[in-house]
Amino acid sequence: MGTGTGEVAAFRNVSKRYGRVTAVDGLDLVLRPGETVALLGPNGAGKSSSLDLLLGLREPDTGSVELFGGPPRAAIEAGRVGAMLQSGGLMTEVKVRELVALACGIHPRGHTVDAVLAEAGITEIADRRVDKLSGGQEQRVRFALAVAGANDLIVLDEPTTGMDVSVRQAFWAAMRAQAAAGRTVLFATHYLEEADSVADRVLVLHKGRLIADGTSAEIKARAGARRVGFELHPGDGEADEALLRALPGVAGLEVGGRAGGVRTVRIRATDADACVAALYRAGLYPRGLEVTGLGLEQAFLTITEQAAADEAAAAPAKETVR
Ligand SMILES: Nc1ncnc2c1ncn2[C@@H]1O[C@H](COP(=O)(O)OP(=O)(O)OP(=O)(O)O)[C@@H](O)[C@H]1O
Repeated sequence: MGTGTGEVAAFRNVSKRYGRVTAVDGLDLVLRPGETVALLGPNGAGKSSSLDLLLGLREPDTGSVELFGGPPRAAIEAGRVGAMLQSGGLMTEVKVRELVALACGIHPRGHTVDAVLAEAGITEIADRRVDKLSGGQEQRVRFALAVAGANDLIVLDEPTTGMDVSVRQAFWAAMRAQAAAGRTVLFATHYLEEADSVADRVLVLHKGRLIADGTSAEIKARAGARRVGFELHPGDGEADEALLRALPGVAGLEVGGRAGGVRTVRIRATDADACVAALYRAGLYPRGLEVTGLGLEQAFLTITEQAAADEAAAAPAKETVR
């Protein structure tokens, strides 16, 4: 069901401003069939705005957004897109089954109601009224609505907020099954471990710009950062926090204390080799030295901090231009 070009979605130099705020800034991005894509970014990075643009809920100021080679609205009317957004109340005074039946019915290739109820794990609450559900149950109903249409693209904005651990796992298993069936799943999240374990592609937005795009492993590698951990025992050299922080390549520092005056040091280093060499040069004797790769969360922090620092460095130049 592709478009010939194999493009599910495409942003071409898309920008969106709200007054003085640039929510999306020159976004170029193509999504392909069968990809599971996580959209990450700090608060206000432009994740929800990008999803709104993708779904045709907002128009870009510049550039264009396409779904399946045409305008978003056409793809949505053709029933090719399922979405689970953060906001928007569910219909009240209807039962769960009725709402799911409605969603299955409006899609040309919709699944059967019982299959969707089972997949979303809401068979047991099918006869409950939608406005009498807990937050997590409501999320599962939203999920059911997003998968009811057997859509080619599923868009989810922070889908697992409010779900407990078992529901969350069932949710992601269902999403993986969707992707295995050739559908594209795009989800925005603040849970980096979800992105790490579920997504085969990770996008990082910062102030509306795409600052990283790759597999989780690539993003960790590109962040270039590693964790340097060691202990300093009394007599191992004089090292206060200021000295440690001033070592080359240090992006983050945690110093803890243990009995007997032993200090535990954890450094997030953009250049672990330079950092370790400088430790010895400073006359320190780090014990139990460990250099390990970062998790996605630490990598995410490193690249968003770098982007913020680059921006701060560029800002004075911008001022003088104006
Ligand atoms: N309707 C709006 N009017 C004015 N500004 C808006 C509007 N919607 C979003 N913004 C601004 O655009 C920027 C991007 O917001 P957006 O909601 O897309 O970010 P986000 O990455 O989804 O954030 P969060 O993680 O907090 O949900 C923010 O600075 C936000 O304040």
